[in-house]
Amino acid sequence: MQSFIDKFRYNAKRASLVQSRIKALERMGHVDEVVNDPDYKFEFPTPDDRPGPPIISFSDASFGYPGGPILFKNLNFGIDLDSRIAMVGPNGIGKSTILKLIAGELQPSSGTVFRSAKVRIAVFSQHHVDGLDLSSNPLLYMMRCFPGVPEQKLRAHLGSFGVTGNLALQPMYTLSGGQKSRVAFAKITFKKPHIILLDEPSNHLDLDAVEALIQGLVLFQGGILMVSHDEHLISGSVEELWVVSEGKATPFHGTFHDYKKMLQSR
Ligand SMILES: Nc1ncnc2c1ncn2[C@@H]1O[C@H](COP(=O)(O)OP(=O)(O)OP(=O)(O)O)[C@@H](O)[C@H]1O
Repeated sequence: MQSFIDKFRYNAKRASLVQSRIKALERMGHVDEVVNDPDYKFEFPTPDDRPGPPIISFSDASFGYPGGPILFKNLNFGIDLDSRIAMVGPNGIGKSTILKLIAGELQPSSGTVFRSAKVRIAVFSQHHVDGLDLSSNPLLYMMRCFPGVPEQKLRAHLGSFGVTGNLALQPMYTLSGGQKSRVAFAKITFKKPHIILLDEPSNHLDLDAVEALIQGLVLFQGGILMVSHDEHLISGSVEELWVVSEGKATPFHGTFHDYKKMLQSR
């Protein structure tokens, strides 16, 4: 990464790529530990292009499920390739729903959610892990998802998430929850997304795997918006906290620890 920065530092065309790598190197200073075990590897691919702003913007977007109450009223915010945000808030308040509005799985009841035509968004959630074909194996699964892509390329990409050798050929039903999560990560990132939306990504990961996920996210050169209750993951991988409550998503000026203390003091 440093050699890329040195090589292209004075190249105007690559200025934004150089800047994002400088930022990633700065973030790396905050990573506790470098995990070398291939079992604990999360290498998110770097997108080849960086679409210009606006990337994603909500303008007076309101939403309620059909027949249900209004969950959000007049949401206004933007997300770009430098965003590193975690959304926190009580269960059932609508955090996952915001991710679905961003991804385009849901449409606002009123107002607009703009998404750049050039942006690639990947979504990780438990739903994607549960949706894996258990009778298949990781390599076959990837071959079915991306027909025509050379097997070697798919194997290499699975390898970026530690799914190597025999593991890539093992029936999916024999994989642990953490291993299945890594197959799901490989699937959603194959197209080199600019923005990754993560809904409780550390659910089935042990501590070392969470550490490796943090490292992967820190080095990722795109935007991140996650929903999580995992203090370690949040404090290691994002730079902004948004609190979702009372129909709004509001930036919180403090750490996750401060947020928890605030809740306790109420
Ligand atoms: N498909 C749906 N149809 C109707 N209501 C839904 C649907 N999905 C979610 N809800 C309701 O919308 C509200 C917000 O759900 P959402 O899953 O977005 O909350 P959340 O903050 O992500 O919660 P959690 O932290 O428990 O995952 C909840 O009351 C939920 O029951």
